[in-house]
Amino acid sequence: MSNLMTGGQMRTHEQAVIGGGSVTGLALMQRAGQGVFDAISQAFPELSDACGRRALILCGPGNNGGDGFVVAHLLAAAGWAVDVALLGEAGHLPPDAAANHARWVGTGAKRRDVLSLDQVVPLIAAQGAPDLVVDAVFGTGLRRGLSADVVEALRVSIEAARHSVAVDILSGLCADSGKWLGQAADLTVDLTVTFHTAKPGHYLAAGGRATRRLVIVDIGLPVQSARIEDAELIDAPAYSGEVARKDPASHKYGSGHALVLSGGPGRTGAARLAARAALRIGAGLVTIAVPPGAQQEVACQITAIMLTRVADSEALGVVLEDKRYSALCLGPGLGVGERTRSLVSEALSAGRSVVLDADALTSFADDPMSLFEQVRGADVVLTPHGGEFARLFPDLAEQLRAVAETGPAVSKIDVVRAAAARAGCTVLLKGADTVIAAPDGRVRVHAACRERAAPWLATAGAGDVLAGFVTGLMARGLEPLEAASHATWLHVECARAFGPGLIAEDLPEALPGVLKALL
Ligand SMILES: NC(=O)C1=CN([C@@H]2O[C@H](COP(=O)(O)OP(=O)(O)OC[C@H]3O[C@@H](n4cnc5c(N)ncnc54)[C@H](O)[C@@H]3O)[C@@H](O)[C@H]2O)[C@@H](O)CC1
Ligand SMILES: Nc1ncnc2c1ncn2[C@@H]1O[C@H](COP(=O)(O)OP(=O)(O)O)[C@@H](O)[C@H]1O
Ligand SMILES: [K+]
Repeated sequence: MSNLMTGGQMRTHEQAVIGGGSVTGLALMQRAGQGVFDAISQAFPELSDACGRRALILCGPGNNGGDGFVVAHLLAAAGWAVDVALLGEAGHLPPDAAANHARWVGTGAKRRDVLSLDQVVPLIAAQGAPDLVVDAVFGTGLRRGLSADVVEALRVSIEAARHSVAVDILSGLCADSGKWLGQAADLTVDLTVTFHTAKPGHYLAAGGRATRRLVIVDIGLPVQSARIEDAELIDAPAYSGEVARKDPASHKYGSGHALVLSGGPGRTGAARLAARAALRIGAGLVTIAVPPGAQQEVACQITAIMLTRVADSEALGVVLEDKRYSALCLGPGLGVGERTRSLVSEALSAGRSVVLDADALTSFADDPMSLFEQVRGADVVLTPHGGEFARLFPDLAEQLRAVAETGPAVSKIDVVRAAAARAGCTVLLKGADTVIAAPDGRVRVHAACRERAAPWLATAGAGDVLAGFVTGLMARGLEPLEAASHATWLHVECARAFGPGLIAEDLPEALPGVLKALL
């Protein structure tokens, strides 16, 4: 896993390193610009012959613009014809950006013009499409939405150019949240080149869709070991290798016994999906607890999975006298209301690992605090989708949904971390960007975007399978944050392995192949 540093964390780190005297801001800017130039050469080998090539570099009023002047210089030195446009007054640039502006402009007979940003649209109309446009207007310093003329210059340039590159992050996106500040510009570039670490905004919200490729350039800043305030990205290529391995001497009870509670007749499919997922991910045994009226329906559709009758919370208490049940899953298809609330309370009082999903969450919409009082400090994972999250944490959901006028905007990381602290247990908020937070503040991000895109996962029942994966891993003894992280990665991996046409039933069946590939 790697850290995702916010704009503020990057600034603090950079200032500390510069303050320590080992490097100057100017040197970091040179390395950043060189990194962008090298990434362009690598990503677009068809541009290697600079003869007759035209680039347009859009520079902003801060250090992101400074990086742009370095890139302009390197492209021109390589033989490109380069136009540079600047937003704002050159005289107001911060020192390092001003130095690179001066180097670009040159002196005496070699003096070069710098256009203003409002000359960009007429330039493209007159000259035709450039081969390359570089967006160095705003990076991590963006504080408010772009004005309409800046959006227009970006849009026309990006849409016209054969190749488009953003320096650090596409201008207009908040680096911490991935939201557009102000009006959404909904632009996409071919390549984004960022520095030191990726930022949350490259993965969350609109940020996950705003670039087709992301390259992270090492600019020589020392790597910090993960601290509790850092969000970690689940990005290792073979992340769940440890889950794929089992102790050769293990007994089935050594891998735990998962109990999945089912809804009534006609509503048992969700529990069966979760149960099969728990078994496939390696729980030693899995039992479905069914209300008596659904016994026949479930019995005729299961084989390796076992069945026990559970009419009510009292019956659940009796079943849980068997201490070998190590993890419970409640919610998929369970029904909303008092029966579910009492089953949840019984499950939580039994002191096992518990996954609460779907109806088990919605059943507490009227009084979320009564749920939080019961889960606080226990090995519990809540797995809401956006709607369920809004029922339990309406204020946080509202903060996440609100249009962000100023930056840095509230991010999915911020709200899920706050939710986990409030609930006192691990919270996994689903979506193409999934954020998982532990109550102690640790946060993991998984984004099904770019090379890990899995749009086929947005299918009925996929969430039930995810709940089953988390349950199975907790039955095997993984702590909540680890179980939720591995389940999320494997869930997407299964969807990617199966590909188009995926339905929820296919996910557990794709898992053996995915696990085998990890060994
Ligand atoms: N932090 C680091 O370690 C490094 C940063 N570098 C570059 O520096 C960038 C950050 O530089 P800055 O902090 O100067 O920030 P930016 O260059 O992103 O922008 C800041 C400037 O834009 C203004 N501004 C913000 N939002 C605006 C809006 N909507 N309309 C008009 N003006 C607006 C601000 O008042 C400020 O003048 C990074 O994205 C990266 O490109 C690199 O040079 C290398 C190292
Ligand atoms: N665009 C997407 N890309 C990747 N995964 C997605 C996308 N949309 C949804 N998902 C995932 O699909 C699952 C859907 O779960 P959920 O909303 O609970 O549906 P259901 O209740 O039908 O099972 C979640 O794991 C979620 O993270
Ligand atoms: K940019």
